[in-house]
Amino acid sequence: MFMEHIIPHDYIVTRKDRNGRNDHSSFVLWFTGLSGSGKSTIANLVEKELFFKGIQVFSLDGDNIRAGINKGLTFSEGDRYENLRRIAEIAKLFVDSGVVVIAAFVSPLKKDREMIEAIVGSDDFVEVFVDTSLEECERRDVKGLYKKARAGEIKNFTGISAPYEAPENPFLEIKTEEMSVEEAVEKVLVDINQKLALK
Ligand SMILES: Nc1ncnc2c1ncn2[C@@H]1O[C@H](COP(=O)(O)OS(=O)(=O)O)[C@@H](OP(=O)(O)O)[C@H]1O
Ligand SMILES: Nc1ncnc2c1ncn2[C@@H]1O[C@H](COP(=O)(O)OP(=O)(O)O)[C@@H](O)[C@H]1O
Repeated sequence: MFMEHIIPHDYIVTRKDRNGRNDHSSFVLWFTGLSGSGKSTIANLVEKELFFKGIQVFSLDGDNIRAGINKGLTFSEGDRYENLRRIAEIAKLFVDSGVVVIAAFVSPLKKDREMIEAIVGSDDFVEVFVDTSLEECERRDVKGLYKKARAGEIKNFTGISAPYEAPENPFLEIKTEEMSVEEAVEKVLVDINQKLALK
């Protein structure tokens, strides 16, 4: 209803022009997995490698999203949906601007990841499942959050008191209990190489 008087126009400078100038294509590399699974660790190193290869790349994560545009959103199912919907819209803008986006979010529900894919577009949504068991994430307890969740101090904590639905058919699955950080980063870089080629 609110959109009825918003008429889209054709851009003169297109995404194809931008990708051509950068000499690589753009897409969203979306990391999903439990808290402590290794999303940020792998994502940050992948970003570093791509950046120093001359790729236009930018990371979206909890630090620059939940502390900023999504300040105030909780971890209820509805707020997680809204968190991820906004992130997907932002990611799409970056992709249209020619930038490879690296997104690292728990994104626990299949339906929410399908919503992200629908916003970003299937061709541009490259899903990486950081597959680490709950036992291992809890053993790592990088931020001490599992301890608090077990003690009932954090509500709706993914894996403890809120669900995590594993992707059934991700582009890439990284089992961090079976490979080192360096091996995981290398695997991502090798597997996305063909996605970087100009279409
Ligand atoms: N209830 C609850 N459940 C899960 N995670 C929680 C929760 N409360 C705080 N945190 C911290 O917030 C980070 C997850 O935020 P996300 O934006 O990625 O979550 S979501 O995609 O909207 O589900 C997550 O960060 P990572 O550890 O980097 O995954 C946690 O540190
Ligand atoms: N193979 C691996 N890949 C990624 N992280 C690993 C691996 N092995 C151990 N870790 C450790 O697991 C922790 C993951 O934390 P983090 O990257 O913050 O997870 P997340 O962003 O998913 O919450 C880090 O302390 C990291 O060093």
